[in-house]
Amino acid sequence: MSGELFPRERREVAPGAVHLPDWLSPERQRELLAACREWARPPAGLRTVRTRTGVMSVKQVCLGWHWGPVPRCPRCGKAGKELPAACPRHAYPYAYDRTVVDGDGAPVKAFPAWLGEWARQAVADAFPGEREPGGDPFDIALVNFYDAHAHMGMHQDSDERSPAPVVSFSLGDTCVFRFGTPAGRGRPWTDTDLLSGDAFVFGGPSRLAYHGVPRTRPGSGPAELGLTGRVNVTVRVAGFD
Ligand SMILES: O=C(O)CCC(=O)C(=O)O
Ligand SMILES: [Fe+2]
Repeated sequence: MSGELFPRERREVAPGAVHLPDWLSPERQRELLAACREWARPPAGLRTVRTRTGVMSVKQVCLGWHWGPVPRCPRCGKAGKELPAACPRHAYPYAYDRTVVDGDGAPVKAFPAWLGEWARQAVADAFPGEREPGGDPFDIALVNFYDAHAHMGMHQDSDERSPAPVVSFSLGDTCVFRFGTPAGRGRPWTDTDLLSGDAFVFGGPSRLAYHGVPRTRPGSGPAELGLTGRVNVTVRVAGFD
């Protein structure tokens, strides 16, 4: 970005958590945004996510596997609204499915191979000199749309079974990305501004670190991208059988 007082450089924010500023070229940003706009269309398009505690201010669409609150415990079959108290052993409040169980019920949209390839390249750039881990390829993306008032509370990305890193791509308005530790949602944490085109990779000892987006900076995105608000795409490996 022009007007920076100091150049933004690759930074390891926590062990295994790396910020890669300007990782997506303007062309890739346009390409990803155009794809997000297509993915947002129904069926299996953009939806409001109802959590156990309320409604998320961020609107979301999923690719590959659909993430959302479980209507029933996958093991004991108890209804979601009774969870977790009714089923302390089996209660996962959220899980992945192949259909939009908390929306229009349509099959989840396909995860595109090119997005997995971008994520693989970002991991290689985040950890230069390290041998590329084997294992399953990237197969999930959660696409989040933030308007000027949207935010995301501190949480872990813990519904995947693979230990592979999560890769996040940001478009549009800058946000404050809060990155903590796996120990709990409180301090210590580091706040990083994520700008349009930035990637952020978290794996290894930070794979289950709590993180969130306390706020965006409305109107701060690059005018030429033509996006009002912010879009974030997190790319993940499911690791399901
Ligand atoms: O919007 C972001 O930068 C973070 C998104 C996130 O944490 C998630 O989708 O789980
Ligand atoms: Fe997350």
